[in-house]
Amino acid sequence: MNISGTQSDAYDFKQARLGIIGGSGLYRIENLKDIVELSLDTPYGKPSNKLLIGNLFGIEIVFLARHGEKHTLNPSEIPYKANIWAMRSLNVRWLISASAVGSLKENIKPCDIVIPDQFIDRTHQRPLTFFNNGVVAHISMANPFCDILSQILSKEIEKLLTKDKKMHIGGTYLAMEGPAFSTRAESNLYRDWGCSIIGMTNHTEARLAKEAEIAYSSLSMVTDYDCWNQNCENVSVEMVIENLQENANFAKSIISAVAKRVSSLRPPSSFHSALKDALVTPEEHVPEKTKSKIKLFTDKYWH
Ligand SMILES: CSC[C@H]1O[C@H](OP(=O)(O)O)[C@H](O)[C@@H]1O
Ligand SMILES: Nc1ncnc2[nH]cnc12
Repeated sequence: MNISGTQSDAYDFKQARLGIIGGSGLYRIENLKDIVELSLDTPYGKPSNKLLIGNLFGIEIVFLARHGEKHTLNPSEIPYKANIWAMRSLNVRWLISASAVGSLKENIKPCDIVIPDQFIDRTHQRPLTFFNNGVVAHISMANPFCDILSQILSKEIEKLLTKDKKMHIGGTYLAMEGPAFSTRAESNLYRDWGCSIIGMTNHTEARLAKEAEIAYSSLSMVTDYDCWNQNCENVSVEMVIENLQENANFAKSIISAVAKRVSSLRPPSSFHSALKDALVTPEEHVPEKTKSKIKLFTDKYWH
């Protein structure tokens, strides 16, 4: 397994890897073969945890537990830039993010699955970009999730659904700062905005993944009705955890099926060239220190 020098073959999609970020309740995936554990350091510090690289149905998978293996990082403390940089440095070009979310719509029930296609950002202390400190880039966020990867995800999920579990394709993920859950007024406001689900992590990853030219999709697993639904108890950690175990087992089956599919298709995505036409600052005006941090993303355009 080639775990070093991966940057040189960064554009060889035959060698590209599928990344999985596990959220609340998903701290490991068991059926990886030939696992190698990597402790990486990045220009943005250490990732949330060791990265696990292993083989699943013919494709190399890179797995990372976003809150750390023992869930020690709250959503504001997650080193998002280090996580995404680490993924890209290991030649991850497709990334599925598994997350626990609250439902903001009656018909989206606990234990259902949602594949969101939009988000609204209500966070206020998250990194928004790799492109600062002397370099400016404006990528398009019109489509924050990769529709090609999301389609693969939803097709595989469809085959695994049982009678009591529904999948909802599309929907807006409301990203809140946390760690406290929303007030009822906020929850109702987000419903008025037409949002489908609420969580604390996905949008930050989505933005950075797109800048890193990684196709990114969210596997959002519903654990609760947040606090707007007066017929149900308000969301609590106890409630989330109760539904997480079932969701996590289902997520593992989905990940296996998707790995098989991505391994055979190795689908190209517009995300793989998201930086094309986005870089504003001429290379010669970018400070060397900044350049070396983002080289992983810009090499393709600046040589
Ligand atoms: C444990 S409930 C709140 C927690 O769950 C979600 O985590 P993740 O997106 O990592 O699955 C939510 O964003 C909060 O971090
Ligand atoms: N109701 C909720 N709000 C924010 N994040 C969540 N994760 C799971 N349920 C949630």
